Amino acid sequence: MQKCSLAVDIGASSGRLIAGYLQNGKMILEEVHRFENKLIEKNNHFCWDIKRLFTEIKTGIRKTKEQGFSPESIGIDTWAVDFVLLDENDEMLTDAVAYRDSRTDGMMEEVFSKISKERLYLETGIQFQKFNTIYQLYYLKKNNPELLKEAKTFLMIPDYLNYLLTGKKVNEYTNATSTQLVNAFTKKWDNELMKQLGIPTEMFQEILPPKSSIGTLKPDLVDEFGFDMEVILPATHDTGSAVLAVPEQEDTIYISSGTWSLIGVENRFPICVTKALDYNFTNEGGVNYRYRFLKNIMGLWMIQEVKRNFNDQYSFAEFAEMADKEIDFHSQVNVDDDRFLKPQNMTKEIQLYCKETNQRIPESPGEIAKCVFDSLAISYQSAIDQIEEIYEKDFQKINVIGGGSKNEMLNQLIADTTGKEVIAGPSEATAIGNMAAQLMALNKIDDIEDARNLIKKSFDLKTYTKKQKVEG
Ligand SMILES: Nc1ncnc2c1ncn2[C@@H]1O[C@H](COP(=O)(O)OP(=O)(O)O)[C@@H](O)[C@H]1O
Ligand SMILES: C[C@H](O)[C@H](O)[C@@H](O)C(=O)COP(=O)(O)O
Ligand SMILES: [Mg+2]
Repeated sequence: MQKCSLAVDIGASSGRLIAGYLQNGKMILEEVHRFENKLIEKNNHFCWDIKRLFTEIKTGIRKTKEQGFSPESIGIDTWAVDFVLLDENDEMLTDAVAYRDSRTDGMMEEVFSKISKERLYLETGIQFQKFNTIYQLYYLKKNNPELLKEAKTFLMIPDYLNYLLTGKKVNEYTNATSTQLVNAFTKKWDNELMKQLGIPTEMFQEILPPKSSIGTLKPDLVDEFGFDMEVILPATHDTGSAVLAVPEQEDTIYISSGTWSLIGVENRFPICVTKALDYNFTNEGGVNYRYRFLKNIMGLWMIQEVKRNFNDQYSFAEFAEMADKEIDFHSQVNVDDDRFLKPQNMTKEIQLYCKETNQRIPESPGEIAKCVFDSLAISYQSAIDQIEEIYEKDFQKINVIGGGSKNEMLNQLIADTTGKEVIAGPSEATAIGNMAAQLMALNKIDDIEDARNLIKKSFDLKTYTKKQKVEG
């Protein structure tokens, strides 16, 4: 039996359970189980089917043994900001409502009437996304105060999945920072902030950093699987794990390219200056208390929705190929307009935007995809300009990680648009970073730089440079 660790990475569009181990100075990953993740409608809200996700995790764990692995540890990472509340009997009081639900519309503005945007940013350093946990909780406080009074435990999505595995209730640091309720300097829950908004402070749990072990499986799960393993906290915010795995650091801006595009740089300190606030950058927590100075860009969510609009008759690779042929189509949209966060029909919303802005309306799948990819590249360029203005430095390289790194057309487009060298991969950076944190916790990897050197040796990366225009 091959000893291994298990990385569970659940993004907004897909989840995967990957077995990983070190062999001949390399990290070896083997995908054991992959499953779809998507929003469901429940009680008039968009939610995550968290019970199904836990069932998929258990299926993956069972398949691990069947495939000849002997797991020593498991770590779970997912998307940020979303949570569940448990009552005094540790039963779910709330559904796992998704950040794309419209319940937080207008909440951010109401919070600003109590706490200035500037103070919120200076204390937390977190970007203003209307779906941040702070605004989700403010919605509950305003519309269902009795439920908040009943809540005894606040667990973010990975925290809750860890609770189902171990019975332990903790909040992990990197994901906790995405709530906009953690002080960027103390790295603790900002109780003063919560009290000012009428959010009960007692339900929040101890914040533990990545690489912490929270024990082993509950006895009933050991009986079910036939083995036990240690449950270790990676950076449970998936982007935190992805950034840990960025192999290229020198003079490099990363783009964690999945459902979202998260574009930024790793720091040793938070940057909460006015310009960072104005440009809406965030300082999410990283491994070893580093900071992820980045911003959210709407990302490949847009092509995921377009793919759905075309009844999944085209693959992502086919959309990229079709887009690459539309060399004379140049209409663009502002991908970061809230209208693209959860439109009824993404394709129609893109067409309406082009009509409203007197641009050629994309009709074919290729034109729609070209419009999405061109518009994403423009948004990346804008974010890079802002990063370089704040850092007062020109970055030479862009490392695209995540599933989006498999979009060769987009990788080339980013190189052509920015003029910078684009390094693409690893596509499973999040799972790799999750694995790296576990291996560090198990003292199999010394530290972050060792992890990144190991990752660089272990996974194929592809480089793109700006295409020289053919004269004539
Ligand atoms: N072969 C491919 N060609 C082009 N794009 C791809 C390919 N495979 C995956 N993608 C892109 O990667 C995205 C999924 O990336 P991933 O990191 O798995 O997302 P998440 O973690 O948010 O679920 C898809 O939406 C798609 O746009
Ligand atoms: C809502 C958050 O901004 C979102 O979770 C983002 O931080 C993120 O991590 C998205 O990861 P995907 O893998 O779903 O793109
Ligand atoms: Mg992901």
